[in-house]
Amino acid sequence: MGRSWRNFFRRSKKQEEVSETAVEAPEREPAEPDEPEGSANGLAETGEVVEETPVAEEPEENLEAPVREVPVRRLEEEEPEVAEPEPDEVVEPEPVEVREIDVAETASVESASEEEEPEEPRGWFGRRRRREVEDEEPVDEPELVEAREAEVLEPAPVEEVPEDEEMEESRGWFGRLRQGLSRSRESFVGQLNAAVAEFKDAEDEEFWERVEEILITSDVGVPTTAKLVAELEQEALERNITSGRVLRELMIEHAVRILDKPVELDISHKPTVLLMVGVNGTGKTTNIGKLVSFLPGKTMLAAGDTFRAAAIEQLQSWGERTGAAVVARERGADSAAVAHDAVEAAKAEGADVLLIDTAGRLHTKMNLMAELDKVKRVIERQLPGAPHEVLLTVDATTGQNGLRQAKLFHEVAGVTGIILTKLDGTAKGGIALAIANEVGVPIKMISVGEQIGDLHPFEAREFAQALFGDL
Ligand SMILES: Nc1nc2c(ncn2[C@@H]2O[C@H](COP(=O)(O)OP(=O)(O)OP(=O)(O)O)[C@@H](O)[C@H]2O)c(=O)[nH]1
Repeated sequence: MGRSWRNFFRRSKKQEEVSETAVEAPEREPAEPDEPEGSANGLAETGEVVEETPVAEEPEENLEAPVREVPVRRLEEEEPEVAEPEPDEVVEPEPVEVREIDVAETASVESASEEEEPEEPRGWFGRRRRREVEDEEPVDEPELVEAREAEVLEPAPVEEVPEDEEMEESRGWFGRLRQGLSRSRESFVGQLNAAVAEFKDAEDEEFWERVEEILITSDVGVPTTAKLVAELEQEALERNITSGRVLRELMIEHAVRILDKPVELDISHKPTVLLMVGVNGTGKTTNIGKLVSFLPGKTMLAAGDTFRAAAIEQLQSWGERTGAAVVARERGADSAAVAHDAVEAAKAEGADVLLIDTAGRLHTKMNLMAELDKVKRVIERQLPGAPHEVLLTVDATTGQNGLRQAKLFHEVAGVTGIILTKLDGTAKGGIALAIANEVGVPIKMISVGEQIGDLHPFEAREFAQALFGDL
């Protein structure tokens, strides 16, 4: 059952022939595990909108910071031939033609897109649905600021991943997944259980209303709840279902339909460039570290989040653990310049995969767009077709706010896959359905803890069963 790392990576024929490297487990013995300085749980447990932290520096200033090499690269003793970026192309900020949009405005942009309704539900549900939408709270501002810095200095301790058969790995993972989703199961699945136990008749309006309420309050969100319940109700009516057991199975099937999207990670290029984006504190750096442990071939990391020195150190620490070379510059350097160095180094060193970290603490949509645009342009110029994937980390504990972040990042950066993190710290597992339905980007990986083995390829059926399994 489930998807393993082995069938998660889409590789070229040549790579498959050559690579018999361990895909299921970290390739090298990890270094001594470090204790994480701050618990993720400080962040995860709040589940609240994070207060905007005062910024120490303007991102624009960072873009103009003089670019210098610093002795943090671990590639070669001798300097690799990394061409300095053209001053006018990389170091200078590009003139931004987009007019200034503040977060409040961004929120209204997003709320406009949220107004795109799914197909109008029919009957009583449609009426109720329209009432709900009218009563809905105004949309919050999207959360672009970072979480508390002090919490994220060190990666999580390393844990061995089972190296055995895929089946065993998959069974082990399913247990972990179920455990990780236990808070979500206990809250909304418990309520759904109680409701389904009373189900007798698909024409019972109160029953559907109850299901709808449970899903909406579990962060599945209004549009996705509307779609799910309307489809379920329709099928239950058509098939004249009167059994709670059959309805449970149907519920899982309909959830799978929403969640099921192509999730393979394309690493068939040489080098493949993966751009990692997301708001700080969502688990971006930690999950880059975990992902490196599973990637076959030679991997390289780029510390493109230059805003905070600790973010660079954190990535270097992951590099040491996994044996991946790290390309970095000093704090405050232009992240596009780091990306430039990294692509050059990856080509020169014959790396198979390059993962580029980015900062996510930009306070306006315009800043975010300008920075990510620039990084992508620099990468594309050096390696046409790259970046090959743009992966966004979304913290599940932030619920609907995470959904808004996903829409915004997709709009500005063309996200190709989502890594949904911290599912273990929340009862908001239903957010996966909202993201899959509303953002239009596949959830490619999920993380249910701080250990390496807590990151796993996403598989719709497995997830739906782990989430609704107690139904
Ligand atoms: N419980 C739990 N914690 C996680 C998970 N993924 C990451 N974390 C923790 O979340 C915290 C923040 O992760 P980071 O990787 O530092 O976040 P970031 O997005 O890179 O943020 P910056 O370092 O500020 O750039 C760390 O303590 C991680 O160990 C998860 O799936 N579950």
